[in-house]
Amino acid sequence: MTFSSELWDRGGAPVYAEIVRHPFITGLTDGTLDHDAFRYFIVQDSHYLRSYSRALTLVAGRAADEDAVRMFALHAANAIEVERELHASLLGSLGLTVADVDAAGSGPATTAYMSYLTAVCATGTYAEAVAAVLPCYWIYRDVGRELLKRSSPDPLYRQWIETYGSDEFDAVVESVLAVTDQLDMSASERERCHQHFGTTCRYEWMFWDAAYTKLDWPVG
Ligand SMILES: Cc1ncc(C[n+]2csc(CCO)c2C)c(N)n1
Repeated sequence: MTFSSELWDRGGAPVYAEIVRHPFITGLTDGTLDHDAFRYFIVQDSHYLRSYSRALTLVAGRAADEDAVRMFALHAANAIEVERELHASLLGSLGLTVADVDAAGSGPATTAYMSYLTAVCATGTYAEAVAAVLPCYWIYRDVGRELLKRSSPDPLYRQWIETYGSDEFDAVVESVLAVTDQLDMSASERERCHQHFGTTCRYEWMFWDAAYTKLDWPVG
């Protein structure tokens, strides 16, 4: 069994099953998701991508070979491009500007997820960092593909779905899975990889749930 399948079976599959039946996700395709929840999601995702791209540069800097350095560095740059292009277009359609994103600040789930990723990528081993960033790619690819099958009556939601359900994005994810399956690590490191993978999978669920409930800081 490959390492990535082991990760998925233990920490990914149970969370993924909950994600695809979450009302934020089902609402994207049956048209019941209100634009306010999607607005919250895109604003928070703009904060997330700023932090995620930095986390990927930390992974790139410690990668085992040049191909992996190049791949993670490219993805770090692409994460910024995604923010600029997809988000600029979606934010515009939702009547928001970058100033609104800055003014909103990052919410509790976003802050927790970004902090965890940054900590693991800065202080964990290379394998631990790869395990921590992997759910972001993998879950979005699988959710994208699933939603593409279901489609959406809302053109805004379709634009988002088509980005992650695309063949280009599938190739990106496959290259990260190939790197994951070649990781060399000790038994204790392997266990920590499982923990990080399971934790960031749960943060992916929490990110959608926070948008659905419009989670805010309890005080301040
Ligand atoms: C909360 C959240 N999780 C995952 C992604 C998807 N994603 C963001 S950057 C990147 C890799 C480099 O392009 C991927 C797959 C997202 N947008 N927001």
